[in-house]
Amino acid sequence: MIEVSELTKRYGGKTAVDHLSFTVRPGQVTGFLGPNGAGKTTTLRMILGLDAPTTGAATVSGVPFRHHPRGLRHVGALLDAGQVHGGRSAAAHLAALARSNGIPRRRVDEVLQEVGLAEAATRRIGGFSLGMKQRLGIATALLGDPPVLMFDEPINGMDPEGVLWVRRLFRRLAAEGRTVFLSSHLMSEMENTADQLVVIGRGRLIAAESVRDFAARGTRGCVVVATPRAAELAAVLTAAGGSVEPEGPAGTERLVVTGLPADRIGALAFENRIQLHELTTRTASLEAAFMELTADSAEYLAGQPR
Ligand SMILES: Nc1ncnc2c1ncn2[C@@H]1O[C@H](COP(=O)(O)OP(=O)(O)OP(=O)(O)O)[C@@H](O)[C@H]1O
Repeated sequence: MIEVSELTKRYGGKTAVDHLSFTVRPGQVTGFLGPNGAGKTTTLRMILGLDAPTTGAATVSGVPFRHHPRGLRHVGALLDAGQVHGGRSAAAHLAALARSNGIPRRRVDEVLQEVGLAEAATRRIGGFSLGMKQRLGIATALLGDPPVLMFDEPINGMDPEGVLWVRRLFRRLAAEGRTVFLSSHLMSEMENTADQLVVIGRGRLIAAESVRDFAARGTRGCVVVATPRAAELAAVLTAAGGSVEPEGPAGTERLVVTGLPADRIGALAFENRIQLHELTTRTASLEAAFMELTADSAEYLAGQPR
């Protein structure tokens, strides 16, 4: 469990994180979302005790991170995959960390295997691609077998196969009962990965809720219906209180209906003996909800500083 309470960070006159409070629970993947410059990295650094908050506090499993002895066994984190000593091999890098954190050496081989770097174990990290560095960063986070894991933009630089792999890994880690907290500025990355979301903009909390509840706040969903008797159905649905818009060029038979659920539309069509070729509910897109809710909080919009 990660608990953040009234966390604030100011850099001179700039407030990077502004009275932020949220809880990240175990057994779930929680996405930490916000546009560029929203304050995600600053928040993660304060949770990890790498930056001191101006005011407020963060705890991991009830204790400030810096009070955890042998940190890697309590929290595994990937902040900046590029920040590793390029001259060392992956195995040597992990072995040094294992030693200083009192972690058995066998974990090095286990985590290299886990992240798909076993073949590259003795190669210099300096020659790794960004995707390989991300995998090494994930291996580092997993080294101490910790109950709490935090990853800053873990999908950056990964190829599609890597993205699928990492999604499955996060889901498995959560299913094992761990707390998994991932940051991203792309909603599309979270849609298929996270159960819960913490959304921030300009350092402030915008939402902390399930992915489903978050999506429901955005543009309303609608129902798409196709029929050879579009004009008649449109009249029936309008009379029942729905709003109907034809979709596509004139003369096509698809209608986009808002204000009536699919089962009611199906029943009305049946009662009026109107044949349907399609009846599909389109849920509000998560991306649309994210754009709507963070539109005012993006630090830079279309190149103009705000
Ligand atoms: N050391 C620092 N000194 C001054 N300002 C800083 C410092 N670190 C961060 N900031 C500012 O604080 C704000 C939040 O930055 P942060 O990196 O936490 O955002 P982010 O949400 O992680 O963004 P991104 O998605 O671009 O990584 C930004 O305006 C940034 O310029």
